[in-house]
Amino acid sequence: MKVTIIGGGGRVGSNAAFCLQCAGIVSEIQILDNNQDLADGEALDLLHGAAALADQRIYSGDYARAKDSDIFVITAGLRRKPDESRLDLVNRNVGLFSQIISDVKKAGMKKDAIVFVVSNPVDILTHLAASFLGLPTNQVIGLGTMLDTARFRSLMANDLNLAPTQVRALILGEHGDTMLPVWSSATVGGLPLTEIPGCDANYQRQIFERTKKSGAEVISRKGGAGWAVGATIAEVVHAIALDRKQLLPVSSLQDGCYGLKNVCLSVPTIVGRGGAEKHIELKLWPKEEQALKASAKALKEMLAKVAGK
Ligand SMILES: NC(=O)C1=CN([C@@H]2O[C@H](COP(=O)(O)OP(=O)(O)OC[C@H]3O[C@@H](n4cnc5c(N)ncnc54)[C@H](O)[C@@H]3O)[C@@H](O)[C@H]2O)C=CC1
Ligand SMILES: CC(=O)C(=O)O
Repeated sequence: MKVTIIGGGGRVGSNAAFCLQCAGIVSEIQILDNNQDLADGEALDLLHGAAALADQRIYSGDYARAKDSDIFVITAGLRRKPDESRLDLVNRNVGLFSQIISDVKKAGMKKDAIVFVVSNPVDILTHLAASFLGLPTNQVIGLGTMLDTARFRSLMANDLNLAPTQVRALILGEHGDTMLPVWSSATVGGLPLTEIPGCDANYQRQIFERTKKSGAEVISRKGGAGWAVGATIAEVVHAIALDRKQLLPVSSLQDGCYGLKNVCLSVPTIVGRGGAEKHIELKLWPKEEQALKASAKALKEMLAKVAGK
């Protein structure tokens, strides 16, 4: 299983590479970045750890060497300038991203390759990749609300003194302002999470707000997310590599689940070797379903603005 990380010289891409290396599941990791020194440096640093970690091939490369990849992880992206609007950043990232997917397509891809988008705005860029690449829609996935879900579960476990891996609760919708928490199916060790002492309505409101602001909190403290996003990228890559059929909140093009179409966002999705293999219409509370539809509407409005620019 060969994974190419485009933007792998940056924080998110290199942290993802390290998580893939620590797990030792994929056999080959290629770091591709338009900053060649950075790509070479990160690949070399990772390679130096190979003897202590896992028997994998790790190197920096280019699009020509990427064409036999099983998974393309795209983490290349720009950060917002101080005086720049969100939409202007979206448009600059759309330009950069369009060039990358066009280079991937031009170099050639395996028929069953998976394109996995992490760069922001992740749902918009996943839509762009799904529209442009002409692959079956299951083969294009976005990180979606994977990181938000991981933050939500970990922060709750920390507050309530529970095991993070046993706290199961999803964030769905947009990776952005309109994301929503799913309390209706939240559990710990198979029991309803909302019945745990301390997890009352007031706490639920507060922890969701903290989760939603976590990206900004990490940016203000250390410049941007790295380790947790790297861990969630690895979780998705491993679900594909091991054909795990894991239910994950990845983003992908919707084809009717909850009545949603022509938009990429996160709904419960079975992830295996085929990528986003199946959307699952988990029963939601009416207010949760309304929030999911509102999130899709907001994303469609942003897509229309990007297309009209
Ligand atoms: N979806 C999610 O949950 C998250 C997404 N992100 C996004 O990930 C992206 C990367 O963030 P960081 O790694 O912190 O940024 P960074 O600035 O550390 O790394 C970006 C890398 O992309 C490279 N790059 C730029 N243009 C390129 C091109 N055309 N081809 C190949 N490489 C190129 C740069 O040289 C740099 O090494 C951003 O868009 C960020 O918003 C970050 C955290 C979470
Ligand atoms: C940057 C970003 O998308 C996050 O940390 O959530």
